[in-house]
Amino acid sequence: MTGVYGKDKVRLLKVHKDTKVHRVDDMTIRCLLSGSSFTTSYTEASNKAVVATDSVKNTCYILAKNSKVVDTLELFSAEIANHFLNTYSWVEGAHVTIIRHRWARMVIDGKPHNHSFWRDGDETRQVDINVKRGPNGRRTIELKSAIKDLLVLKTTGSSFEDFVRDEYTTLPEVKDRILSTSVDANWEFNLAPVQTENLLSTLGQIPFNNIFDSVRDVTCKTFAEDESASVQATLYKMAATSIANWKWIERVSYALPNKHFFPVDLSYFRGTKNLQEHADVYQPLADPSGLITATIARSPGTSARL
Ligand SMILES: O=c1[nH]c(=O)c2[nH]c(=O)[nH]c2[nH]1
Repeated sequence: MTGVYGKDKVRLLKVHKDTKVHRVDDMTIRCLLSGSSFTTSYTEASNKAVVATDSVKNTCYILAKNSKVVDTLELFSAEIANHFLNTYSWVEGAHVTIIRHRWARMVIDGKPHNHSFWRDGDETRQVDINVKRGPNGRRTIELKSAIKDLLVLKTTGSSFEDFVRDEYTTLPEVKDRILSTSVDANWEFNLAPVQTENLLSTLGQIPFNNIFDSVRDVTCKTFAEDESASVQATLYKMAATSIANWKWIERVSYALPNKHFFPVDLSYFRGTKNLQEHADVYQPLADPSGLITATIARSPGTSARL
């Protein structure tokens, strides 16, 4: 059998008080452990090897108290995972997921406030790390960063034409439509096994926060500026740009629901024109949405392994 266990939905707010301009990291952590020693906890009701999930939760808080890297989710998740491998010789793998919730600084009387924040959207930043014991005391690391639920809309600069027309088709060709999606994107890093004691300094060579900001910017800029022929074509441009921009990124995936806004046919009312180029009153459709997904990988031989 195989099993993993640990704590899920550990809520943690770290306040950085090093200056009077406070910063916050508000997160939800999942931390799961694996290893063959845990088998007997399932098969023989023996808890001898079990690190209590309560202790897993406590560890997240203690590490957050002392960590220097809480504000870089990729490093903090690596620190948590590596801690369990360093502390318990029978833990073979640690899998940590961190979701960071948004708090934007309040602007009061035109000035950024030192210690007050507001929730400026449901979008989250996430990381998913899998750290295992590798050869010669090294750690093998699978690391993925993500943006989730970034809701965007543009009112022109999007068409959808020249698709299959047959007896099932009712959708008109459209030169100008609304485009809206809730962006889920993730990008995977290419990491060689690292020495456990150098884990954070080695990973620290990658500018994870800059990469996150850049992928988010590229996503928004491409969405806004592309004369979109389809969600598919715009998605590809987003992914290809970030792969070109950052040598450490091995693969980028997007899942883009096509949130439909259809012009309302108002012709029944005094012949009111509201279709095609006359459209300015739309009905947002809650469901269904299209769903366009793709994973774009770096061309072989162009990768930069850390
Ligand atoms: O960008 C789009 N891609 C599609 O595949 C599709 N299908 C559809 O009905 N509308 C759209 N829009």
